[in-house]
Amino acid sequence: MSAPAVQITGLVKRFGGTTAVDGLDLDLPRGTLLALLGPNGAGKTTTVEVCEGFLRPDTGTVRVLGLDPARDGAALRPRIGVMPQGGGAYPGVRADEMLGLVAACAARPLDPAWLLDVLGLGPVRRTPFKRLSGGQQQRLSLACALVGRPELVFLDEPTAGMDPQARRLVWELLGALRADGVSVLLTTHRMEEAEALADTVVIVDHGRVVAQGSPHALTAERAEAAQLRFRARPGLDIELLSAALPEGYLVRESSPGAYRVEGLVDPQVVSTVTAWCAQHGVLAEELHVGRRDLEEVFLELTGREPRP
Ligand SMILES: Nc1ncnc2c1ncn2[C@@H]1O[C@H](COP(=O)(O)OP(=O)(O)OP(=O)(O)O)[C@@H](O)[C@H]1O
Repeated sequence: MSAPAVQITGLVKRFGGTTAVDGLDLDLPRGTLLALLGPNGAGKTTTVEVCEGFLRPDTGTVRVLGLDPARDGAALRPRIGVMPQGGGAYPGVRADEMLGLVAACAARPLDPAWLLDVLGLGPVRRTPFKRLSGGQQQRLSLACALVGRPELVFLDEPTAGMDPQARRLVWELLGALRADGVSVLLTTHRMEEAEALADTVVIVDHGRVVAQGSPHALTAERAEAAQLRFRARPGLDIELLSAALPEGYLVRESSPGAYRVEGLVDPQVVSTVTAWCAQHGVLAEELHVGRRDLEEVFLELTGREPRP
């Protein structure tokens, strides 16, 4: 059997006094898509850059397509695609020239014109890089990562800054790649992206893996921890609502107008919440009792405090 697309064991990477990656283990089976999630500064980009061969591990073992990226870069480069965070190019180069240059380095490239069209960049193919919008630059950077028909692609926040239409295009393309047997390791801050695309989600914090599994398995764990969620006008007095519930229950406004009741959901709790809303003239919309979503699992594991 061929080696996993990526296999990381005990990876440690320090920058001076900062330990960016602190004993991380990860396996990406061939032909699957793995989403690396984590708060800012968790060590995602550092991990990806070690896999790409841009950084050397302090300790630990990293194998990419069975090879050591620090030693076997020349053999690996034609087989992997890389989309770094923020992309980058010569500012004056036109979109089609840039993709053409990258394609010229590959043995069996995809047709660059076709790829530009698939990514919705046909109309701006003659536009210089610096005049493309941020989302268009991102898409061009993705095209560059894919044009050489890589076996494995590393995508660092591939849809950051893209509008919903472009994001859907990219999701479709990534789904098609995966169906074609390409292995994908992506980092993202978008939980819905991970839920929609990933076979495996790995959540890292402080350079270590804190949870991993399929999106379904991660959200189904502790199934007894079903949640009551509803939407209503923003700024409800959640302390008052929490006080109406039995001790230990807590209501949070996770984003303006989106409320979550934390604590075991039973019929009495649902009734208390809806009665409280009725008493206060609040229309509770989209009332939902069900599994926690990936964002809630992520916040439970990594905390709710913003990172520097
Ligand atoms: N070249 C570097 N020199 C010094 N410190 C660095 C360097 N690169 C990363 N770090 C530090 O290592 C830690 C991990 O950074 P990394 O970029 O890997 O995190 P991340 O999970 O990708 O974050 P984000 O979600 O913000 O992109 C951070 O504390 C960061 O400041």
